[in-house]
Amino acid sequence: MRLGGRLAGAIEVLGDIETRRRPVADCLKDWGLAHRFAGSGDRAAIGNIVYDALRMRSSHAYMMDDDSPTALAYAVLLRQWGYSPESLAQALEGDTYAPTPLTESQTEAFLARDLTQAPLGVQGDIPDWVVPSFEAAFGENWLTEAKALALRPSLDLRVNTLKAKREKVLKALERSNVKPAALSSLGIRVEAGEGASRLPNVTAELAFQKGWFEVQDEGSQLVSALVEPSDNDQVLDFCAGGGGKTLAMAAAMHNKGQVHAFDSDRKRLAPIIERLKRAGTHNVQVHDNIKALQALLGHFSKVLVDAPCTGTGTWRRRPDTKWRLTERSVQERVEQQKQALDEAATYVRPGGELVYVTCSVLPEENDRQIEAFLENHPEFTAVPMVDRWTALIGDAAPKPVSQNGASLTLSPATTGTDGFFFAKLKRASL
Ligand SMILES: C[S@@+](CC[C@H](N)C(=O)[O-])C[C@H]1O[C@@H](n2cnc3c(N)ncnc32)[C@H](O)[C@@H]1O
Repeated sequence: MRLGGRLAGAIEVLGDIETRRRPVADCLKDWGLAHRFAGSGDRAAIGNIVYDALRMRSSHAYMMDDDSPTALAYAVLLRQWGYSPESLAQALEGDTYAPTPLTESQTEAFLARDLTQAPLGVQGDIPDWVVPSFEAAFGENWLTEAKALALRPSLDLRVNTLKAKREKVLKALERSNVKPAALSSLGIRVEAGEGASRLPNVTAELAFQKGWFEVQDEGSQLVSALVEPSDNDQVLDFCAGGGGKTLAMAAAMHNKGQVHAFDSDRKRLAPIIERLKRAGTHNVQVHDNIKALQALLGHFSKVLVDAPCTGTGTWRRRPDTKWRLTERSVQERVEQQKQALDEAATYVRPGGELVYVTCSVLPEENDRQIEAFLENHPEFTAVPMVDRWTALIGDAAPKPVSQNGASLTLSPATTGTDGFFFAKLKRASL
């Protein structure tokens, strides 16, 4: 396919996302099934246009004075892929599959408009009503933080030290443009490409089948490391989901001690079994029944609550969720988090630690949540994490944002990772 066909495909998918309000991945898959002649390069290019359009939907719409799928897709090529109106017109000339050309008013708007004159939410590509939360989280840097959440993310891998060293995995993936990650000692990074370029399909590699690595954002690797699970620990991963952090902690414990993985949603937990097998993990017990787990109340030296959240820290990867977020859904998540924290706290033994993590950057889900918890649970106190960060990750590493010296907020702008919140609370000894 030439550029015109790809652009038309992306416009079709963007229209589908808008009208049927379905996840991006599902719409792209449907498009692929209905257009089997499209090659893998075409699908990747269409996916890139769609994701780029959604990441910057608000500023694209402002610059084109039009928020239609056609205007958004054109804006991607003009603002992100390096085309000018002239070079774009040339590239599309004679292409019978190209969409309707840019209108005069779209071209005029694009050439005349100045984004610095737009409302700040539009400049940062976040919903207006979220701006106060970003200001509360990041102070005067909030706009830089918001903009960084609208860029393409890297592809990050975590080396499974139960099976391989980082050097060995780097070698096995040589042709995929891999490099050691900057902060996680187990991390490997493939930088985000530009334009139509594709990220490598690393899960098709033999090294992946052999369990040498997992796909895991560097931020997720770092928060797992900050739990500091040791070989003697009894750890409970109370919101284990598909087991990303369970696997990281189990490997950090050298297959010793014990990790108990629980999730209230059986379906989310299901993939963990296969992943544990591939990773060669022997120190994990999986629970899908809270009744059985209740025999272990007050038993654990470390309890991790990787809480359900709005996922604002992952907006680079799931940009459609940015525009679907509502004040009500934030409130719902806050309630679920409170419930999970209260329940999980009962499993921490005296002198043990409760770790709270979200992949959101909103203070309502983070520092505010922890403040409310500490008020209701005087037996817990916050552990100062800023110095632990420096001790574990290194002096030279960029520092995450910390409102109070205790909690940490990782983000694309500061740590070059997805957005994550981390707080550690110690339960008083008897
Ligand atoms: C952010 S996800 C976990 C991701 C996972 N830890 C990982 O690293 O891949 C949050 C999980 O919390 C679970 N959850 C929500 N409320 C819960 C509760 N009260 N008790 C246990 N799990 C809960 C959800 O089913 C969801 O799988």
